Amino acid sequence: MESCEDARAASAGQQKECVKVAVNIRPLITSELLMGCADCVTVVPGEPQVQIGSHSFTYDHVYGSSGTPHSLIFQECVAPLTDALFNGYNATVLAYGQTGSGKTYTMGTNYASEANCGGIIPQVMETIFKKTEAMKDTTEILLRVSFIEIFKEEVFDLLDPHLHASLRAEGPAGAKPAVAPRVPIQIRETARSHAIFTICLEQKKINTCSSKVAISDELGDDIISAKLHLVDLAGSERAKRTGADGLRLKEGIHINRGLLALGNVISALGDEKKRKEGGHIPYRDSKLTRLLQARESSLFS
Ligand SMILES: Nc1ncnc2c1ncn2[C@@H]1O[C@H](COP(=O)(O)OP(=O)(O)OP(=O)(O)O)[C@@H](O)[C@H]1O
Repeated sequence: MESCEDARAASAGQQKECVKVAVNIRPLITSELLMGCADCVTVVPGEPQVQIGSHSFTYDHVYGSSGTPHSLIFQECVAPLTDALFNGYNATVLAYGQTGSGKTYTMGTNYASEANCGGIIPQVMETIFKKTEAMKDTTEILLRVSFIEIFKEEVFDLLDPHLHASLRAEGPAGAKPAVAPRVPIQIRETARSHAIFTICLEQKKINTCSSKVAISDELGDDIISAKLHLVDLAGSERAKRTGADGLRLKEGIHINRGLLALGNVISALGDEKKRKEGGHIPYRDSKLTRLLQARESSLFS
């Protein structure tokens, strides 16, 4: 998982890195245990470091595999970004990893009920609702969310009930009934897609003083506005390695193109010299990077 924490850095004035990387090691699932799989990654006690054979890798945070518990991911990595959103800072959290590595579980992208509220997205929303409730007497708040899926370089609005109704209504022969049935929105359409959940927060202080003239200069009419993107990327494995063919291979090619473009944009933005010189940032190479750019993520602005 990568989180762009320039927001926290700016508000705390302490941390210089604008990109932080946290690794989340999920436990083996039943099917893996039945196949006799065993853990191959060990966490160095007390360090954000993992070992695979003789290789060591150090990150900003490591969760799971008896190191720091998974439950602290939100608190340590994402809660500061949620706080910063209220101070007007943009941020992006990217969940990146192989298919089945736990991205959807960690992000909570497949949230279906209160029973499954340990994921990042439900926790972010819960925190935002608590904060807005506490501020409601002093601040006008406009909260908007969007949830977009990119599948084979096509963009779908996951919060559009009509899209889901028509997808469900289409039978095997593709015949649509005259009236589309109402169906609950299912958050995740396909396993091999990127999903971007974006929260836009706008705040304006309410002038509660009866002497409006006296206070207007102090408060101004300023609207603080910021965005937080929570991105569940598609599985990162290379199509070559999966042995996929046909449709699956095509999906894999699109996914790899999106992830490659994302990597290239991050590298270009991380190159300070290039950025200062106004060098080319290849946003246009994929829908994923274009959407994140258009949405003014701190990662891409
Ligand atoms: N921290 C965890 N604890 C227990 N089970 C987990 C954990 N993380 C993931 N799992 C389980 O592992 C399996 C794969 O997880 P998940 O679907 O989130 O992977 P993914 O990386 O999103 O895969 P894909 O790329 O196909 O979307 C699921 O059965 C999920 O319930």
